[in-house]
Amino acid sequence: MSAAPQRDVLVRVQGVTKDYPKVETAGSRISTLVRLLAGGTDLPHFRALEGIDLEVRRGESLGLIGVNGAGKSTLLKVIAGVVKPTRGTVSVAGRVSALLELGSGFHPDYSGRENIFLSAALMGLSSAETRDRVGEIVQFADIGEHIDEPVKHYSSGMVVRLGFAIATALRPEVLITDEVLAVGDESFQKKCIRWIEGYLANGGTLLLVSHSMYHVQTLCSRAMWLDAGKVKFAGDAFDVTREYVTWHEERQSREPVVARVAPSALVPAVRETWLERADGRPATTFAQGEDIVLEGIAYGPDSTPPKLAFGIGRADGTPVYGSHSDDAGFTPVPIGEGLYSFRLRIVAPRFLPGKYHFRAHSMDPQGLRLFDTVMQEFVVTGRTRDYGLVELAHAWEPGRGKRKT
Ligand SMILES: Nc1ncnc2c1ncn2[C@@H]1O[C@H](COP(=O)(O)OP(=O)(O)OP(=O)(O)O)[C@@H](O)[C@H]1O
Repeated sequence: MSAAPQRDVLVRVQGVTKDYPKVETAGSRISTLVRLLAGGTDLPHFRALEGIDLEVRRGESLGLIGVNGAGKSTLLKVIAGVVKPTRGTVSVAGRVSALLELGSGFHPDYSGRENIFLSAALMGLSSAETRDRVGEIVQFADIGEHIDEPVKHYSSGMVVRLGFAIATALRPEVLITDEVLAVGDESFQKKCIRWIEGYLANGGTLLLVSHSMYHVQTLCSRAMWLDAGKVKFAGDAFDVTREYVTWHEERQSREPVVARVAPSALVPAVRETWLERADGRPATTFAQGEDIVLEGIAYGPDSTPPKLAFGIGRADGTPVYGSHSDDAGFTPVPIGEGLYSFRLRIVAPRFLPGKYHFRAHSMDPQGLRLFDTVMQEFVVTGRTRDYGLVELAHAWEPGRGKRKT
């Protein structure tokens, strides 16, 4: 395979390592200072990134995934040039717009409108060019008269709206975004996703950090999974996200079933679940291939529907399958007093006969932290000589007797 021409690479990261000084207490701060003054170089440090290599070509979209603290934001900051790597090199070609930490790049005392001019000037736009685009930015941000109020009075959602609106109007060749989609409300999220889809269709290049596997799968062609500052797996977005989700499932299955948080008005919870057949009759025993329905009632504080997840495992704890309500685009339906109903139908599952459990979880908005777990056991009946967890559709064929050359 011949290498693509050099000019196509817009982002190149080679052997990047980032150490942050480890300064935890006032005492360690003083001893670090003393060592620095004595010319010491072996200061205690925390390695946030180690030996990262990556290339992003024009028109590609790369999702960075990993647990909290894995180094995703640090890598974006290194690429955006706001953090200097300890070792290694970074080169970025083309006009870059970076949406990093919430509100970074905004002057809190200036109004939204004034910040538009500031950001545009920093990006090298003339005032005439900026004046031409202000209307478009204000319209995209859609925050009404708040646009003329100081940014320090904005909600986090408004800050993201303004940041995204500015980033889009700067017509970047490389767009770098850190978790923007998790902050705005649902209609703004949809607007951002539509914009990013159009941007990518027109040859834009994207680097996206997200905890939503759904967003990474829909928006990114490639993904990189960072774990403790190192690349754990990189490649096709579907392959990497699938590995990551499986790893989560396995990790959870090794952990004891999450202790049920005492029902609290502050956190999302699963109040009740029950199993049924497709026609609504209650059941706990199902024939192999028969639909299994989990119905339930969940609670969400602050009039916000909870995010839900489910997992099915064999009685010995081996995970079979799990997914998030978010991934299916499902939002539980309000039934009053902070309660929401949901119904999950597993269509014609081919579990092998045996005992299983069905777990329903309420999650944080990023879909990573579990707040609550409710478990239901069920039995699948049937006769088979197959072994494993599920029956897979398969066919025996005669074969050709030799390899294809
Ligand atoms: N300025 C800093 N000084 C010291 N340590 C830092 C600094 N910034 C980040 N870190 C540490 O580096 C590690 C990586 O942080 P980073 O923010 O890149 O992770 P992340 O994968 O983006 O996490 P999250 O999903 O929580 O945003 C963390 O352990 C964090 O505490």
